[in-house]
Amino acid sequence: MDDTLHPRFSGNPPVVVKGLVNRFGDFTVHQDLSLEVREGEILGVVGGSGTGKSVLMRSIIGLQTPNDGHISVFGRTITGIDPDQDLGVRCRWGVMFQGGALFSTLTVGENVEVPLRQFYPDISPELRKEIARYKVLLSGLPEDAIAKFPSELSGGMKKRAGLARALALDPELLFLDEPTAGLDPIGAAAFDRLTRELKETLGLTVFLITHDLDTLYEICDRVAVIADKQVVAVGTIPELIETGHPWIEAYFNGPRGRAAQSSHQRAHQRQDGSE
Ligand SMILES: Nc1ncnc2c1ncn2[C@@H]1O[C@H](COP(=O)(O)OP(=O)(O)OP(=O)(O)O)[C@@H](O)[C@H]1O
Repeated sequence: MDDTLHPRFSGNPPVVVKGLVNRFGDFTVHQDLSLEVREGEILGVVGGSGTGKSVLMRSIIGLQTPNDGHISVFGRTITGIDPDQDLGVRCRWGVMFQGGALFSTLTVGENVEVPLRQFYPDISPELRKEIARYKVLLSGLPEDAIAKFPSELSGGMKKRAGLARALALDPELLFLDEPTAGLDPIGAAAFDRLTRELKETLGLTVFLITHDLDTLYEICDRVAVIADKQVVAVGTIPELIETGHPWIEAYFNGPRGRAAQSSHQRAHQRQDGSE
């Protein structure tokens, strides 16, 4: 094993998707889609609206039963398994859904306690509270947010609360569905930095669905592009652009793509200059 690997890593890809098919009625979302997520990477997942990014995530975490194909997570087959069946791997991932998906009648702290109650029912209430408190602070929320209800939080705070809940079980694999959507640019950049820091300090692998070009440039190690019902390319942004795929070309070389790239280059030049 490579001794530069984080102690958590086994050397195997945590997620392997092969030949995935998802249909809703006559509408085919995925046809023979394959993808591997590498240990310790932040994999950005992009594609036009409705290309099936969220359906892919739901398939990987067992919330969507595919019509065909094979998915394994940490070496365990997910496809064809009852969503309630204990696979011993569900506690190894955390999910932040679009919009946070917090329980509105529970405080932030209680929301974070939900997965702890579910997976570790024997933990004492005091310890459960303390773990939840730690995750809320780790997600960059102030102490007083713990006792607040979701309706009392800003959009950015809700996202951080959703992140705290996703981190509740010390996951190895984190799924983030459009984490910076709806945030102002400063809030989005702060969320990106937090994601990168958590990935590095906690040894996470991150599957990150996004439309945010700045996020792709700033924190993603590789990017997977969904188009034509498949992953048409996966690699670093320069590798993707090399493919010449028309959607990739339009996405990264369009006005917003070029602006994100120049801002990324300027930030790195400033960093190099100050070192
Ligand atoms: N439960 C469902 N029943 C019927 N159709 C569905 C269902 N879930 C998703 N779809 C359809 O599957 C397609 C892919 O949806 P999905 O939410 O994965 O897209 P997406 O790439 O995440 O889009 P966006 O970037 O807009 O969030 C869409 O056309 C959507 O309407």
